[in-house]
Amino acid sequence: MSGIEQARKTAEGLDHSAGFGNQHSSEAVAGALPHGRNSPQRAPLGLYAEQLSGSAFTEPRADNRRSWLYRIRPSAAHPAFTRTDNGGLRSAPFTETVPDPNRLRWNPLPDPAPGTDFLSGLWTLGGNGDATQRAGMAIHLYHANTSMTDRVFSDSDGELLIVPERGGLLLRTELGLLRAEPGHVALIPRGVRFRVELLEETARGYVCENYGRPFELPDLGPIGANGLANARDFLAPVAAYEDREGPVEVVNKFCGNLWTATYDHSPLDVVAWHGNHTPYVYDLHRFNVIGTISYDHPDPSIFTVLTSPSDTPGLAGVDFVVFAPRWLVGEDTFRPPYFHRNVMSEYMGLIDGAYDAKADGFVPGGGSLHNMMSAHGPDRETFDRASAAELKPQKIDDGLAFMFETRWPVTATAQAASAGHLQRGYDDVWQGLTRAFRP
Ligand SMILES: O=C(O)Cc1cc(O)ccc1O
Ligand SMILES: [Fe+2]
Repeated sequence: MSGIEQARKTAEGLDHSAGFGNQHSSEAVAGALPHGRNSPQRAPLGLYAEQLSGSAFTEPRADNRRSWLYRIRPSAAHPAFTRTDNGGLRSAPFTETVPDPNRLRWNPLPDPAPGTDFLSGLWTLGGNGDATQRAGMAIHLYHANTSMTDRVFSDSDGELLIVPERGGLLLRTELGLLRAEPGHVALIPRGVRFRVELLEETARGYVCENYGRPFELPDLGPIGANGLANARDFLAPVAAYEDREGPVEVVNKFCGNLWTATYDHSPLDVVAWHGNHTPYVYDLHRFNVIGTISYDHPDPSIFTVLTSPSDTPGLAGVDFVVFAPRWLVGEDTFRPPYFHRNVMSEYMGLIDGAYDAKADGFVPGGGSLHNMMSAHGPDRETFDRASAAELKPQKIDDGLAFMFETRWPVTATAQAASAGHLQRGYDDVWQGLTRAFRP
């Protein structure tokens, strides 16, 4: 059996623990999880107890995040980390280029060199904020053709929202295994170590690195108690551990740089855990899409899957928004996204098919950046078609697009601003929208 077949087999029928933000608990060996206390004098089965905090100890209960891990060796027993090459990874503050008000669009990343894994395949497009201030976000793409073997990664700078576009991923995390296929999203919390194995020959996708407050479900307001992304559809892993001796490289992203250390064992050795600082996966097809049943095009905030609030209510550090299959029924309505200028900055990617604001040029694996106040909306072809369309109920089910929408402008990295796959002439899609004014 090939490595890939083996990985797929392992991925099938993965156990999980459902719910968003709740206290999960799991043990891979009966009796490994202490009862009645977190830190008994001697942890069960000769394990070491360790708390992993994702929030300050003193944050309000609703925001407090931590997990207790019961592991074969304490994380503290490790050699020194040394600097290693950052590859295509860049971090905030982004100062390589001047923030650009132009509308930008990219084709997919070129094919990676042989032997590129998820970590070495990460390529930063841009972002905002400051990783050391725990504010802002970065947009990365990845393109990999090899599983990570004998190495794991953790990000001290933020949580990682992984959006696969091509090729399934098996995520082996300290808290257990998750499978993320195109159309799913996976979240690795700040500081959690993980390894990415490919379920196909290649894997491609997007990553939002969120330096700010962890993603949470948006409030539903008048929508009521249910709708959008439902908490029960988020799946955390169950405990699964590696009891493995031998050299394992542990790579840590810390304040923008990669650091490496070689351990003499796998740090994915957590036999039991409980808590709410957990990885999770969510199938975007489960999103309960709400839209108009009368007229007008609602603002896309109604498609928010996850939000990272900033210090100003309603003003997200970053929102993750999905444009999922849905019915359009609006009467006397221009149905695709309207022309607009937005104080928020919008990075969009495409997981599958097409997007209803763009006739062509916005392709799976590619992306567009419409920075703060830049004018955008339907391209000419879409405008012409939608202005003339007969307004029957219409199912949009030929694509899956998403947006990382952030309160701060996105500055591109030098590699993104000069990339061969940056589309020259994107402005032209709005050419030919000539005057039709007839006073
Ligand atoms: O620019 C975009 O395509 C994203 C978007 C979609 C929409 O339905 C309304 C506003 C908006 O910014
Ligand atoms: Fe927009």
